[in-house]
Amino acid sequence: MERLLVLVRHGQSEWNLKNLFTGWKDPGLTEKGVSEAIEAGQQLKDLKLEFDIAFTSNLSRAQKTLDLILAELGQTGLTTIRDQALNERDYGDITGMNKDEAREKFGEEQVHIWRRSFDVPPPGGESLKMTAERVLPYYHAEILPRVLQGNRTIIAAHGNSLRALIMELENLSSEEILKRELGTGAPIIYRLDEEGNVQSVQDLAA
Ligand SMILES: O=C(O)[C@H](O)COP(=O)(O)O
Repeated sequence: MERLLVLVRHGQSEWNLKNLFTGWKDPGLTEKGVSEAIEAGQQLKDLKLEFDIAFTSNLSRAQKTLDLILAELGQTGLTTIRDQALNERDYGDITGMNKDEAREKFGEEQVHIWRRSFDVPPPGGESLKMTAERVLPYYHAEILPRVLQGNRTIIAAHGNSLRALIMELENLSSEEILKRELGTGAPIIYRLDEEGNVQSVQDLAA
């Protein structure tokens, strides 16, 4: 039985392009983001992958990325479950702020801590740890059981919600995961064993 799990970060968004902290705000994809999503779909098609179910967040950049991928695969209309548990980390009070201006205002080190420490949240927002505390229970309750039943699964989500998942899947320490940057629109293909452990991983960005 195939136990396939594909993760993909959304293509470039309008706010990625403007270098703004995005979090739970809902900007659309740029033209480049649309092409990245289409290319991700083509890559999966070249590998002859097909899916039985899809998961995405409540945010349109991830939903649109998924739609474009499914269209490339000829799988428009695939059963898709949307849940805010898969949303990007909430950036709290710095949402909408330019990342360079934030560095000028709060200092390079502080901004780096907010973006890449494991358990220090930005003011009013979520740390990666807090993000993991909502992503992982959802993964174990809703996603993993379906993968283990043989449903070939794709998740289109966000840099930090996927980081939380990858940390668990690849058994990475909190230091290791923070160094892991996820390319926009770059699928990562996992095959799991019957207990949900990763048997193989193929990162199409690598
Ligand atoms: O929400 C955002 O601004 C980005 O999608 C991810 O931000 P990061 O690169 O600071 O983790």
